Amino acid sequence: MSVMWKGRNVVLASGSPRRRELLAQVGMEPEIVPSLAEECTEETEPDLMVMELSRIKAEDVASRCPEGTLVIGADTMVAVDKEVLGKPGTPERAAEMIGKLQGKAHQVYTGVTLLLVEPGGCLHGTTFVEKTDVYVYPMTDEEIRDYAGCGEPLDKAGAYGIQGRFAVYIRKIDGDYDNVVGLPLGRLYHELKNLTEDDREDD
Ligand SMILES: Cc1cn([C@H]2C[C@H](O)[C@@H](COP(=O)(O)OP(=O)(O)OP(=O)(O)O)O2)c(=O)[nH]c1=O
Repeated sequence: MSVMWKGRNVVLASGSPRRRELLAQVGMEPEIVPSLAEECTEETEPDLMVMELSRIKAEDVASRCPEGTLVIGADTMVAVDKEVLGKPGTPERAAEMIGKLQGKAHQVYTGVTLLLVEPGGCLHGTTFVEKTDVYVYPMTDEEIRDYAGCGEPLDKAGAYGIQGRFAVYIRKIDGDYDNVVGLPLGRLYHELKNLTEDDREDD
């Protein structure tokens, strides 16, 4: 398994076990260095919010990495009816969020920042966002209460895990499944290729 990408040491600036598992699925086992930066943004649009937050995480970790490192930062949020949902933190808040998502479509946005640490600590990179539409079946109050209390929602944006027990409430999705879980693998691979090709041209 590779911790390298084209000769660069790869660092995942995320404590999310889902992101680590997604990268492992495609043969990448980066070093894990979660960001310690405060996750706050003045952006109000979900696509801009997740891009900025991914950049904050990646820059914080890159500032502590040696030259030659490739840092990956990401942030995922859910948007429904013009409201942006992060992690619920409590079962009560989880029930409230799931109540807003059931019976309709919402959007999941994941922002990703890739940073190459260059000589002198200069950073060279790119930030992008991927959106997936997710359609949820109508749920009864009892189903909402049971799911909200099962422990799964607490550390997940929008209070659900498509890869977990919530799968039974998913009607369909339009877009990348991995993007909902926290990292759009196809887009990530192609952006990585572009970035490191640019890099070679610069040399
Ligand atoms: C919608 C959805 C989100 N999620 C997860 C992905 C992310 O881990 C989490 C959103 O929180 P994030 O703040 O994006 O990430 P994190 O706090 O888990 O990790 P870090 O800040 O260190 O990078 O929600 C799922 O696992 N499944 C889902 O279906």
